[in-house]
Formats: sequence, C-alpha cells, structure tokens
Amino acid sequence: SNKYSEAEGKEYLAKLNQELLRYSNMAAIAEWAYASNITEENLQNKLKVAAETARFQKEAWKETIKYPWKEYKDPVVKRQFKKLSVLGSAVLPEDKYEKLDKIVSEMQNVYSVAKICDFNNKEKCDLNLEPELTLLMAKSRNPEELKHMWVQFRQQAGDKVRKEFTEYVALTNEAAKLNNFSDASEEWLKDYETEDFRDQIQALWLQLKPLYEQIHAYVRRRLNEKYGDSVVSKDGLIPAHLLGNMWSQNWGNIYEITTPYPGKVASDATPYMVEKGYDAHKMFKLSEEFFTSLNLTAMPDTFWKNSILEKPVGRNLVCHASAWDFYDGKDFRIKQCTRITHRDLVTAHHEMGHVQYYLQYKHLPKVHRRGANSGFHEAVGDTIALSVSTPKHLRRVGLLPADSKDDPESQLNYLYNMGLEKIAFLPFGYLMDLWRWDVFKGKTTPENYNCEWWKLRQQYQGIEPPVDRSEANFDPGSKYHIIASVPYIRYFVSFVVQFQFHRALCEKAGQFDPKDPDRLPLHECDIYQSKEAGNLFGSMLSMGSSRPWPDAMEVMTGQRKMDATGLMEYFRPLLKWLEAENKKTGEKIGWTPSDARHV
Ligand SMILES: C=C(C[SeH])C(=O)N1CCC[C@H]1C(=O)O
Ligand SMILES: [Zn+2]
Repeated sequence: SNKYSEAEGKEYLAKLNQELLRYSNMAAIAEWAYASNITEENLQNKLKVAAETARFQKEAWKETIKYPWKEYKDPVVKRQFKKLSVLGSAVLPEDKYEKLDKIVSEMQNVYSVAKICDFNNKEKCDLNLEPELTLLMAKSRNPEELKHMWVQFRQQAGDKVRKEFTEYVALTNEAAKLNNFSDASEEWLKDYETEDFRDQIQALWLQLKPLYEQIHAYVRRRLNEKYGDSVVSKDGLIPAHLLGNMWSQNWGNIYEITTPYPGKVASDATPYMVEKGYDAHKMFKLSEEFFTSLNLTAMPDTFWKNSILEKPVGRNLVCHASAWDFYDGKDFRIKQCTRITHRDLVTAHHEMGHVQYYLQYKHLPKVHRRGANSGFHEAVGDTIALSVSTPKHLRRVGLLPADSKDDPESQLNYLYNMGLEKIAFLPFGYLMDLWRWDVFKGKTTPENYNCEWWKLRQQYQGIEPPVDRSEANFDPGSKYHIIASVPYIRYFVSFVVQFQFHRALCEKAGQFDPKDPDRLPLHECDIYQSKEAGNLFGSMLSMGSSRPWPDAMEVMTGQRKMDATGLMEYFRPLLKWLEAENKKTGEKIGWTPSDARHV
C-alpha cells in the first residue's frame, strides 16, 4: 500500500502520542520546578527542557505534515492531524525560541518578586502582591493608601518590563507568521474554530453593556457618597484604585461599603471559615466533596502530595493560582497561595474545576486533552462555585449561620455581591485582549501602549487612573496574564458560558424551570449532590477538545452558541432593582470621559 495510508496514519499517531505525552510530562515537571521555586538553576533547567521539547516537536512536525490527512475518512484521526500540523512557537529558530522563553520567564520573575513599601511605615518594604497588597487593596478605605499601593506596585512590576514586552511581541508575531498566520492574535483565536468569533464576542458585550452601566452607576454613587466629590465624581469615571482590586477587575471587596440593604446577612463565608479553623487543605477538601457529590471524580493521592496549597516561606515563586496537568494520567496539581477567605474558597473551586476537566479527559490522545475551548476550561470551577456561593449551600455546609435570614433584601444583597464579581468583570475580560490583539496587529505600537490601554479602560470599564499616566509607564504589564503570555478572552467566554452551564445543570437537577423561572430563581440554585447534573457535566468534560466546542455546548445545554440569556436570567432581579434605584437617585447612566469634562 502507498506510504502514509490512513491505516499508517493511525499507527503513526499512536506512536507520536506516546512521545508527546513523555515530552509534555518532562516539560511540565521543569516548568513546575521554576514556577514553584524561582532560582537561576531552575530557570536554566526549564529553558533546557523546553528547548529539547521544541526540537522534538519540530522534528515530529516535519514527519506529520507528510501525511495526506485531509483525504482520510476518520474524523477523529483527521482532527488530531489538523491540530498537530500547527507547530506553535517551536517553529522559531532555536536561538529565538530560547530568547522568547527567557523573556517570558524573566517578566514572570519581575512580576512575582515585586515588593513595595508600606504606606504607613516607609521602613517596611517587603509587601508582596500576594498576600499583602491583595488583602490591603481589598480592605483599605484610605484613598491615599490605595493610591500609594496602586502606583508603587505598577512602578515595581509593569514599568520594569516594557522593553522585554516589546521584544516578546516581535518574537511571538514572528512565530505566528512562520505558522502562516498574519499575526499572533490570529494564531491565538484559531482555537475557537469560529470565523466570526470576535463579532460574536462584540455582540455579547453589547447585550451585556446595559447591565454593566447600571451597576457602574450605582457603585459610583455609593463611592461618591463615601469619599466625596473631590475623590469620586457623580457622573464621570470611577478612579481605579477604589474598587477593591489591584486591576479593578472584580469589585466584590467593596461590597461592605456599598451594600444595598446594610445590616442584612452578607453571604461572606470568611468569618465562619476562620471560626471553624479552616486551613487551605480543608478548603480544597470541601471543594473535592462537592465534585464527588455530583458523581464526578475525586482527586488522586498524588494531588494532595504534590500540590502547593499555601505560600511556602523563604523562596520566590509564582503565586498566581494555577492548575497543572502532567499528562501521565496520575499527576495533577494546584499551586495557590491560599488565604482563609471566601474569595480564595471560590478560587479553589475555580482551580479544582481545571483539575476535574484534566481527570475527565485523561483517556484522550494528548492533543485532545484540552478544553472544548479555553473558555470552557475556565468555566468549570466557576459553574460549581455558583452553587457553592449561595447562602443556602453555605448554610448547608456550616459556613453561614443556620438561622441566617433568607428574606428578599438578603437575597438582593447576595445577588448584588455576585454582580460585583461577575458583571463588573465583563468589560475587563473583554478589553484585555482587545488591547493585545491591536498590539499584535501593530495598530497599537510601543509609543502608545499605555495611552491605548487607558482609552480602552475608559471606554469599556468607565474607570480612570488615580494619577496621570504616560508612556514612561506600562500598566498592562502589571497584570499577570500580559507578562505570562496567557490569552484572556477565555475569561470573558467563561463568564458568559458558565451561566448557560449553570442553567442547564440546574434544570437537570430540578432546581430551575425555564417555563416558570420565578418559582425557582436561577441565582438560588444549588446542584449539590445531583448525580443527574454531574453526569451531564461529565459527559461534556470527557469530550475534551476532541470535537468542536459547539458540539460540547450542545451536549451540555442543547444550544450550539454562546449566549447572554443565562447571565441575564441569573441577574434579572438585580437589573430590575438597579434600574429602579438609579432612577430614584437620578443617576447618569454611563460616564462622561474625563478630558471632555475638563474642557
Ligand atoms: C484564577 C485564575 C487562574 Se486560571 C485566573 O487567572 N483568573 C480567574 C478569573 C480571572 C483570572 C484572573 O485572575 O485575572
Ligand atoms: Zn483558570
């Protein structure tokens, strides 16, 4: 038979798959060693293993593209060949590949070791982003202290990597062009296998924007009341440092100063976790129990042995939470500098969702051990956390008092708190890659990196920096995903599809009836212990990326598209309340750009 027949193609894939798994395991071990203990030795080892892996990938690719896979019959074989025929950054000449790997590693190092001095004690200059600055940005109600931390962190992080980032863009685009893409943004978007993907995202944003403008107007009023006109205007942009988060990407930490109905129980588990002596391990065990209650898979023993669930002392590491697949079907880990807070309990579920996906698709060939798309991977844990966060569930697991109120005002407070997390995030989740796509396309050049960043922050989020910014600054570089080269539109996708998943699972669990949505409000649904819901979830997760994501979406929800109706249904009572409240106080919906105001 002629060489490269479909039968020989299948045989080739089987052998190649074993090699891919072996190299991926080696690479993950070396990357983990560096990310969990940043030393020169671990960096050198990581670069060496990455270079070996790239060499192997390039050799394999030369063989792979000889197979006439487009003529083959078996769709799963064709799909594997299609994915393996795009080489990625390994296409670069070895010296450029190493340079790119070194630059991204160095940018992560700068970000991870950044330290600033305490606002109240100029001698104390060992405040890290995690945990100190994260906790202070959440807790401080002193605009001057918040401004100090906001400016100083950017000075120690983003401003220091502007040059490296410019080189990173050039090398990443060079790799994309060698892979026959016009630029890196096109290579990043290929995984969504959707021609009009950007149009779909823009359409979703336009549907969701009115909801964002309502919560923005309400929060602006409450902050204006608290801090006064000299700090927060009534109808303009919200200063970025007052929103409880270093990047203003979620606003849950200012719930307590903007509560719609003060005095009603907050659905914050933090005090009860502390009271019950929770530690990081117990937080992750609680999460694992939710997954097993759905008939999904428990963590293997290696997970508890190899994971890092608390910040180690005495060494530098990348604290940004992450979940790892070591591609041997046994070794899966989470690295998280966990604090005993409600937010970190939600993040623990987010990371456990990644590991559950790894466990559900570990039988697949290596190229299919991925999310149906990257947004799906980010949505798994968050979908579970939508059930876990409900007052009903927190009471059930003893993380809220059994007798805590469930009256309409407490329910609205809860929904508002969820809105500060989920609605506030949407424009940020979108603009991160709007900025990066323009950078890869060359529309945004180094001369206007920062100016374009703040234009997008103003246009989509309606926020402004607490102090004037210039091109001496590089604010995007103070966000982990920008310096770690992690695409971000996946989180916007996740924040939309997780509500479609939640609605489908709640229906399956008999906790939501689309024909009578007021009887069982979607935001009160808790799928805990529903094996029907868990089996439905598992049937989608076990597909990995072996089929295009609309097929996975259809298995889960019966729909083939992303749509905002899940999120809109979940927040329907909040939107009604916000519109009435903003009308009552005569808020201007939207914002007047600051320069226009100064005119
Ligand atoms: C928790 C993770 C690790 Se995949 C994360 O990066 N997230 C989760 C939500 C958005 C995004 C962020 O922190 O910026
Ligand atoms: Zn994630």
